[in-house]
Amino acid sequence: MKLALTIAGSDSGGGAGIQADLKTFSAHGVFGMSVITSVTAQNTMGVLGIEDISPEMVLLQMKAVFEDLYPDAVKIGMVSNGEIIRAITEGLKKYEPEGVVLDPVMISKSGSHLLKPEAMEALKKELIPLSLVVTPNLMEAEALSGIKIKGKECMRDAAKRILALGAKTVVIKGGHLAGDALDIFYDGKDFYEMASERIVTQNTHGTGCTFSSAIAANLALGYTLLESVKRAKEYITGAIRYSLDIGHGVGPTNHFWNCRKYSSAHCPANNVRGHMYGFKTLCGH
Ligand SMILES: Nc1ncnc2c1ncn2[C@@H]1O[C@H](COP(=O)(O)OP(=O)(O)OP(=O)(O)O)[C@@H](O)[C@H]1O
Ligand SMILES: Cc1ncc(COP(=O)(O)O)c(N)n1
Repeated sequence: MKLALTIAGSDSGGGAGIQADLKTFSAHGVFGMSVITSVTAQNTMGVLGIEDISPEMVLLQMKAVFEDLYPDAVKIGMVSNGEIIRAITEGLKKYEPEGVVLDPVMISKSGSHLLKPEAMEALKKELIPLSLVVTPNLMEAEALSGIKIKGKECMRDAAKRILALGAKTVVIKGGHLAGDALDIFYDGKDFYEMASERIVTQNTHGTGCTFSSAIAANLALGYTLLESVKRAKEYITGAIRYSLDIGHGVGPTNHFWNCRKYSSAHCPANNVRGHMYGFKTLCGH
């Protein structure tokens, strides 16, 4: 069994954060574990409140996981403040996991600050250099690189600047650009473009969380980094294509969409209630 760890915030609505990450790990047949950095009271409409976990408790959760169930890959999402970032950094330096995927979450789709602006420097200086791959969206890439991104060339320029911060590789997600959903992977030598057609839906809550945890799941399964990123792109595209129209706001990604390929155990056909909820999957159930 392969193991993956998410270090992130909890989303009570289940669409993003820890909940999206654990669902993604399960859909890949990977055993998921969590270190919770912050509890958010959240749903498809927005964030009602945020309560940060103490840095000591964050580090203790890491100790509990690493000293027993050592993960094959780690995804980091919402880190909230500088003290939590320093606790995570201490844990990463102590336990030295290999495949660290950093999703530099800053602001939720609904507009809440999930990273305190004063913690930006700690994210840049401490977490980025410890990551195998950093996966900013356009706004996050602008904040990290200091340049305005208007198109593909700017994405490449931003990727170079983010590498200069100490990142080993970077994927800039173009989900917020017009046209195809184009992501650019840069490893310091070559650029790889990954494009999919833009899916017209308002239900994109948790897309970034799902994408980064899918990269971590594939790394845990033993795929190379580039292969993991390509497979994660395929996974997120399906999870958006069949995203769920639930709640009253921005609905979440769907982790059942490709059940036969990733894990037949999670196919809704194995669960009568799946039909009642109307999950759509590519395997036709
Ligand atoms: N409408 C869409 N159609 C197809 N792919 C999309 C769409 N929106 C986003 N994506 C893809 O989803 C992945 C996540 O990108 P996105 O830019 O939405 O991340 P994000 O803003 O960090 O997400 P989040 O807001 O959940 O943190 C990328 O691979 C992106 O290309
Ligand atoms: C706990 C947590 N982590 C990450 C996100 C980002 O997701 P989105 O941008 O889709 O709101 C979120 N809303 N909540």
